[in-house]
Amino acid sequence: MSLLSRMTAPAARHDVARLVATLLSPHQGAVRTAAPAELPTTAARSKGPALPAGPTGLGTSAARIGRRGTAVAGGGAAGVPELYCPPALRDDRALGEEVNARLVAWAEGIGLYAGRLDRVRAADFGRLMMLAHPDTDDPDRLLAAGKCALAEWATDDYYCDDETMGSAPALLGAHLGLAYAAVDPTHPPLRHARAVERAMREDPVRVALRSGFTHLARYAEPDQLARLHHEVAVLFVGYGQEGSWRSQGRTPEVWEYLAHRQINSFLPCVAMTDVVGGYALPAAEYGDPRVRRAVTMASTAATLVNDLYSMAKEHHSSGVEFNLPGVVAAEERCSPREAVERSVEIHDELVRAFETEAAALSLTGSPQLRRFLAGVWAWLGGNRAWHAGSPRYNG
Ligand SMILES: CC(C)=CCC/C(C)=C(\C)COP(=O)(O)OP(=O)(O)O
Repeated sequence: MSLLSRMTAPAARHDVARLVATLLSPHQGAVRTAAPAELPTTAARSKGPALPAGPTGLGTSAARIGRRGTAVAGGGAAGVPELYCPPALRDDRALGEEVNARLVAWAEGIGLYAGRLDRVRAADFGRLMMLAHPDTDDPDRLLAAGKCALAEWATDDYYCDDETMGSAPALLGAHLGLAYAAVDPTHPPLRHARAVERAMREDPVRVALRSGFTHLARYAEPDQLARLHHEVAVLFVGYGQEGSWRSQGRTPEVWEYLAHRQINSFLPCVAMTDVVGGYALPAAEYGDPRVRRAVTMASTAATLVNDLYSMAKEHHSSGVEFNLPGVVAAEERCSPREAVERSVEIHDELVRAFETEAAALSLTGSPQLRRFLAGVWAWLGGNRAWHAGSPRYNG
């Protein structure tokens, strides 16, 4: 069979034609100001294969989107203007509380954030998982994802940017190297195995990373796990980059900071969307450069939401803090208010680009890709809603 005869183009359908017409037509009047709750082209369609809204099969009906709770808008912390971002798809407070209680109990059990657990409890990372992953209401899957996220946050706090937790620029590289070994186990010759094991157990961040990823591995296929290892390695490169600026006392340019926020980002969390949802996006689609472009734009935007909402907290911190408005203000010599407005524009541009490109990709990709991109859109909504309400940023 020739290569040409094996290549199959998807048959043109009405929805493809509609999308092409939408993309080609100039915006009629103003650009839409409120982001839709569901990513265009991924909502249930009247024709074509239906996209399951959650795990399918016997006993899984409880895990469908919208079964419990209601959609929630982001709300707004003082000083953060309206963002182009979908609303959270559900707000199941009881589920969030359950996941948060289990997460804090886990952290306590392994000695993570010892003496500061009240702040961890109040930040309510369980609620973040509940809001960001509306296509499951299995508390254990949400807990596994929450452990990984909290462990990644702890890596940042303990090693990178919180001197009161022991961070020191000179130690950063050594710490991150061992932290990565806690995620993707190192395999030393036998005579060194005990020393490695001791090192993995003696530091709460390493214990947390190892425990979190071991838990997640129950739900992830090997290629999904390899994908997450890659995203964590990239995250740690970003931590190192920030450490370098900090030790040099240098403020990056805006373009450089944005490239940084793509890697020092929520991507390791966003990339778990299918694992948490109970399906597997094929590796070839996750790695497709068009998918990667869309997903990284979304995760950068989600991370800029963090920059905007954490400004007040960072303003009161004693150390050097980086965020987009600060970098914009330094480069453009503008007021803090103007820098915030400019940062919002950058955020919104990324979200709109994701919306358009993901909608197009959804039409030609697999059902799993369609569901994954819809999940990323939902993640954006949950992330913004959490930042708008968490005492971590609104205290
Ligand atoms: C959960 C996860 C993958 C985190 C990685 C990146 C990270 C620590 C953030 C996006 C948060 O940034 P920041 O250091 O500014 O954190 P806070 O504002 O202190 O929450």
